[in-house]
Order: sequence, then structure tokens, then C-alpha cells
Amino acid sequence: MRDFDLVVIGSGPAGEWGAVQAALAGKRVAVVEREPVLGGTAANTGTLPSKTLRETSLHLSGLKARGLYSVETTLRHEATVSDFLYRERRVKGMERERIAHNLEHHGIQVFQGSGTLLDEHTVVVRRAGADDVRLTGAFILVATGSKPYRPPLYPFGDVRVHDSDEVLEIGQLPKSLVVVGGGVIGCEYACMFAALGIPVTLVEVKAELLSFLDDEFSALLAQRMEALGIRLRFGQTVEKVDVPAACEVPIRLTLSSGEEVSADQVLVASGRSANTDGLGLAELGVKLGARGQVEVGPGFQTAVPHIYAVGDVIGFPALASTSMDQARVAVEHAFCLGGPLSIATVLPYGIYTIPEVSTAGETEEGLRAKAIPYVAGRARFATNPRGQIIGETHGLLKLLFHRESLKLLGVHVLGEQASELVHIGLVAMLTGSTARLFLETCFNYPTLSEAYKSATFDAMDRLKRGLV
Ligand SMILES: Cc1cc2nc3c(=O)[nH]c(=O)nc-3n(C[C@H](O)[C@H](O)[C@H](O)COP(=O)(O)OP(=O)(O)OC[C@H]3O[C@@H](n4cnc5c(N)ncnc54)[C@H](O)[C@@H]3O)c2cc1C
Ligand SMILES: NC(=O)c1ccc[n+]([C@@H]2O[C@H](COP(=O)([O-])OP(=O)(O)OC[C@H]3O[C@@H](n4cnc5c(N)ncnc54)[C@H](O)[C@@H]3O)[C@@H](O)[C@H]2O)c1
Repeated sequence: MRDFDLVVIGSGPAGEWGAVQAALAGKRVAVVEREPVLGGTAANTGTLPSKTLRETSLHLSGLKARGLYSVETTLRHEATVSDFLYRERRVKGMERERIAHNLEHHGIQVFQGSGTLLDEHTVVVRRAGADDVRLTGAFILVATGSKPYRPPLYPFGDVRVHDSDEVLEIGQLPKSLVVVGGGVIGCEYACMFAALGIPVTLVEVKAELLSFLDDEFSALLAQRMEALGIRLRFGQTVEKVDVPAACEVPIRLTLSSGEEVSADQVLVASGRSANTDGLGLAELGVKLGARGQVEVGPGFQTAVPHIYAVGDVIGFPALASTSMDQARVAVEHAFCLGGPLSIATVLPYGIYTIPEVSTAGETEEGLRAKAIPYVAGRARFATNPRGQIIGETHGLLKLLFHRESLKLLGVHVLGEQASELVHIGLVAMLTGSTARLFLETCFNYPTLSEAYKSATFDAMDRLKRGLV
């Protein structure tokens, strides 16, 4: 008999929830984690730290109060790096404890060390200063996550040049910052630092931010980021970086347009690579993509049938939310537990910029490309009573309905609570609901959620007037 029914490599959201799902089904489970702390990118270097820093920067900057009380647009007080990082460290610590408790509660054995597959059923755990441990499992779940991609142009050893992991270890808040990459990480950090009053320039090679967003929302976000003071440079890359040894001399970056930008510090956020180096997967016949991502088939099974892979290590969409769900499905598939064998057909995206943006389902551009007839309805937070009370004047909710069946096809939100509000539309889409749901639902008043009803009225009005 093998030591375990399931050996999980990695303790991020994918590893944790895959392990728990299997343990709940009565399986014997081990988790191997190479770091001395549990929780992966989500708990330690990515999701939770960055979301906590966002709240900290909003708090320290007094940004939320500015519109409401006509407060001057200056910081409440000069933020120090320890002000900035204080809550982030607390939240991180609490999340690590929660995960340790969750695994222990479900009787899951944790092995600290770096896992490598020796054969299809054996993982060797290598530990600094201790003997290797060999674990055998009927199934292996690879949940080793990803790391920041480091373009060779940048001298990452320098204290003023960061990737998104190192930015959590900064010794001093930047006096000015260049962010390379207008993806989710670049946009979120650019907003946080700009909210603290730090001059930020963001360089993005594409012609827009976050190209997966509905165009209207990508443009609206760019407008709001500019209003926050961020200088956006689209369609450009950095061609040359000069980082003087003396920290008081600014870093000089030459853009592809020839423009020269100087900054105190640089944050590079131009994508991520899968953590598959040294795992031994390719040797066993598991296929890997260009940035090391594991190729999987239905049920997240690799080319080796009892090896599964989930989360960032398989690439897009690479979110904490989707990683956990993929793990649930992989465990269902491996042990034939009788549950669904694929994750939900519509997934939400929450982007914690300032303001937040969230989206689920189709964009207008996507519907046009597929020649699906639709009608859009909009509700602006400026005319929503709750929006007025909280001073949220730039928020927007847009709903996209099928023009004939009136089924909800897409929901897009920008503004306060966007990543929460999107769930109403998400559930409506997953249950195949139509405009009637929002017309006939009694919403609390005054709430931002009530914007669903206003946006639906707007769509119905546009239909009636033939404005589609
Ligand atoms: C700055 C930032 C902000 C983010 N914000 C959000 C957000 O707001 N919402 C959201 O949904 N997602 C967000 N994400 C993405 C999210 O963090 C990841 O999608 C998620 O952490 C992936 O989970 P995972 O379990 O696949 O991998 P990870 O969380 O990366 O965990 C993998 C674990 O495997 C371990 N490991 C690797 N190799 C080995 C080995 N050989 N042996 C043993 N252990 C190993 C690692 O040490 C790590 O602990 C963000 C990411 C970043 C970087
Ligand atoms: N709120 C969230 O859900 C959240 C937050 C942060 C990160 N994440 C996840 O983390 C992952 C990585 O995020 P990311 O932002 O690093 O990668 P990304 O791939 O999402 O974005 C990278 C951006 O950098 C640009 N770029 C690439 N090379 C460039 C260059 N040389 N010069 C200028 N621009 C360049 C790309 O065009 C792209 O827009 C994503 O998968 C994302 O889903 C999610």
C-alpha cells in the first residue's frame, strides 16, 4: 500500500483546498511545502499582502475622505515604510496560522522541504540540513504556483529595482516610481503608490490597460488612474535602464519612443513563470509550455494519468479563486467522487485598483465579434443614492443582455465594492437568469446593489426606443 492516497506539492490556495477536499472524502493526504511558511503566493507575496497594502494606502492617504469632505488632497501624514507594511505583516501571519490549522484539523500531514517527482508515484522531499523523505501516493497533485518573470534587462539585485515579491521588502518608500507592465499587478501597485502621493509612471507595451476588460472599462480605469496622478505610457517598452550605484542619483529609463523617464525606484510586473524547475515532470512525460506551465486535459489530469496539476502552475487564469476551484475538480476527477468535473463556465475577475474593477461574462467587443445581438444598460453610482452618500461619483455598472431572450450575458463594474457587487450578476448568469430577475427583485435601499435594477431599466428603455 502507498503511504498516502494523495500527495500535494505546494500549500497555496490550490494545494490547501485540494488537500482539504480529498481529506473530507476520507483520503489520506500529505502536503509538501518548500518554504518555511504555508500559503504560497496568495498568503505571502501576492493576493493578501497586496490587498492589505491597498487598504493601508487608502487609509494613510485619506483618499476616500477627500471627495466627501472636500479635504485637501494631501496625505494625512507622511507615510513611512513601516506604516505601509505594518498591517500587511499582521494579515499574512494570521492567514498562515489559519492554513496550518485548517490542514491539521483535517488530519493532513505537512512535510517541509522541496518536492521532486522520482517516479509516477514517488515524491522525494529535500530538506536543508536533514535527510530526504520519500512519500508515495496513489495520486499526485502538483500545485507549485508561479513566480515573477524577470526580464534580463533589469538588474534585480539592486535595492531600487523590484519584482512583485521584492516590493514587499522595500526599505524605503519610493520618491518616484516607474512600473513596467499594465497587467493586473502593475495597475494595482501603480494605484497604491500613487494614492500615497508618490509620482508614478506606468509603461505598457499594449495600447490599453488590462486588455481582457470591456473597452469602456479599460478606458474608464485609465482615466481614473490618470486622475490619481499616474502618467500612462501606452504602446511602449523600456529599451535601456541605467541604475547608478549611488541611491540618491535617479534611475534613468529610455522608452521605445525615445522618451527618457527618471525615477527613484522601478517595479517590473510583466508576467509570471510556472514553478516547474527541478520538479521532474518533463522526465516523466508531462508536457510543459513556454514559461514552464504544465499542460493538462479534462479534470486537470496531465499526460501521466495519476498526476494532476492545478492553479498558477498551469497558467491562465492564474487566480487564487480559480486555483482553489480547479483543485476541487481535480480531486473529484481523481477519486471519482461524483461531483462536477469542470469548474464554473463563468468566472469573475476582481481587480483591486483604485477604483476597483470587476467583471464576469461577455464584453461588448466579444459579443460583437460573435455576432450575438445584445442590449447594454448602465447605472452610474453618481445617481445612485448610496453612491451619493459615500461620495462614489465615478462608479459605473454595465449589464449586457441578449437582445431577444433578455438573458444576462455580461456584468462590468467600476467603483467602490465592485469585486463584491459583481457576484449578483455572476450568480444570475450561472442560473441562466434574465432581466426579469432584477426588475422583480426587491433590493435593500439605499444600496449600490440597487444599481442592478437601474441598469436593467436603462437597458429596457434603450430597447423600447430602439437605441441598440
Ligand atoms: C501581487 C499579486 C496579487 C494577486 N492578487 C490576486 C487577487 O486579488 N485575487 C486572486 O484571485 N488572485 C490574485 N493573485 C494570484 C494568486 O496569488 C495566485 O493565482 C494563487 O496564489 C495561485 O495559487 P497556487 O496554489 O496555484 O500557487 P501559489 O500560491 O504560488 O502556491 C504554490 C506553493 O507551492 C510551493 N512550491 C513550489 N515548488 C515547490 C516544490 N518543488 N516543493 C514544495 N513546494 C513547492 C511554493 O513555495 C508555494 O507555497 C495575485 C498574485 C500576485 C503576485
Ligand atoms: N486582482 C487579481 O485578480 C490579481 C492581482 C494581481 C495579479 N493577479 C494575477 O497575477 C498574474 C500576473 O500578473 P502580471 O500583471 O505580472 O502579468 P500579466 O501578464 O497579467 O500582465 C503583464 C503586462 O505587462 C505587459 N508587458 C509585458 N512585457 C512588457 C514590456 N517589456 N514593457 C511593457 N509592458 C510589458 C503586458 O502587455 C501585460 O499587460 C496574472 O495572471 C493575474 O491574474 C491577479
